[in-house]
Amino acid sequence: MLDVRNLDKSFGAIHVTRDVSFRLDKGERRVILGPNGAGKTTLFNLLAGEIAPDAGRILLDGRDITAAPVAERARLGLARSYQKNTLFDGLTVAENLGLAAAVASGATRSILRDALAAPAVRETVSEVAARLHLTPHLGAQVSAVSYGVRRQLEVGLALATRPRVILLDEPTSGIGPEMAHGFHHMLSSLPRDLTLLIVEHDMDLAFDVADRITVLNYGEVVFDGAPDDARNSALLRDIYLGSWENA
Ligand SMILES: Nc1ncnc2c1ncn2[C@@H]1O[C@H](COP(=O)(O)OP(=O)(O)OP(=O)(O)O)[C@@H](O)[C@H]1O
Repeated sequence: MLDVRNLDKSFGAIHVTRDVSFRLDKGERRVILGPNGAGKTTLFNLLAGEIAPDAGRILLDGRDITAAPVAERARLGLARSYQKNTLFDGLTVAENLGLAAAVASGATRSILRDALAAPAVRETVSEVAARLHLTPHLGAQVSAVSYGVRRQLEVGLALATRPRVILLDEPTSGIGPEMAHGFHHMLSSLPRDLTLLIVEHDMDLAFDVADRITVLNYGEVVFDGAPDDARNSALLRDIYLGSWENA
């Protein structure tokens, strides 16, 4: 489904992504772990098309998208959520979801009110809201909802574009470990044919949702395998656990 081959990226003298390769099968949930500065967000920026690699290739269903612009990747079914806030505070939860759905369906020239009233958009809004436990908040203005609901909505915006692969950049950052487990449970219950690539700081949280785990350190893949193998890896325990605990 998503085939990442030998990606390399430097910013000036800083070599941030070093020969990174992995494959995501359809429906796979893979977590990218790694300490601060390991290159996780840079990898996402490369995959989403926000920056170009110096070397390497990215294939989506066999099609080379290495040079494809962000919008084309989105059209091909690749969606992304951000660590930074991308919500419209002055609109309701439903309007935010509706906008994402409307833009993804090509309704850019309609006025907002018409686009949001389209039956397909309304259907997407209620389906995504139900999946992400946002239904009770649909009528609320985003500025009035809790931080946890905002994080759910960030994922909702990606889901409303009806993607096949979603890149989630630390979806649980800042919401506390207990809520984070619930959040991952919600992610696990998304349709099984949806492919998820999730950046996560916390190894315990990664075990909630991951079929496979990739660990980056100094821009390099130092582990790629099943969660149980990650849990039992002396390499990860000895070298990286300390830095995660302090993160
Ligand atoms: N545009 C840029 N110009 C220069 N250096 C950059 C740029 N983007 C990232 N870096 C550097 O690349 C390294 C990796 O950063 P990146 O944000 O990808 O790591 P990360 O694993 O996502 O970290 P965190 O967990 O703190 O979010 C850091 O040293 C960062 O300072």
